[in-house]
Amino acid sequence: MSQTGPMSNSSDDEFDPRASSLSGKVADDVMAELLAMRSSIDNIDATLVYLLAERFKATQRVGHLKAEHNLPPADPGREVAQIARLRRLAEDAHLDPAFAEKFLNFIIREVIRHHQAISQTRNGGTDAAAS
Ligand SMILES: O=C(O)C(=O)C[C@]1(C(=O)O)C=C[C@@H](O)C=C1
Repeated sequence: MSQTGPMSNSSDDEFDPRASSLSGKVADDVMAELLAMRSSIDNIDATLVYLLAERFKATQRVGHLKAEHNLPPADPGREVAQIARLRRLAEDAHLDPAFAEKFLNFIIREVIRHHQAISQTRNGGTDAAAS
């Protein structure tokens, strides 16, 4: 069954929000409660995808700027400041700061890989951006 809410999209037409290995194994009222909770999780996950897509669009522009000006892909000083800020925000939000740090680092490592690919394509990796 396809979704019809504001977050519906052609790319999740095949998604069955009722898919579960628990079907028929738990009481109907428990299943109904679980599905209601999962509907919020589905909206949050969709939002995460859109947020990440926007972030990568922004970092792609940064990658082109850095390659154009022969700047290195990574900026460790910036990362230290970002991670300290994210850890503080996570604490305020009652999110595990260690998880927030791991998550940001995971994204940043991928961004650096993209920056390196842009630099390689544009400059052949023969400048500071390749180091
Ligand atoms: O801000 C930059 O210089 C970026 O390249 C973006 C970004 C990030 O994803 O936030 C990625 C790599 C850098 O080491 C620092 C930050």
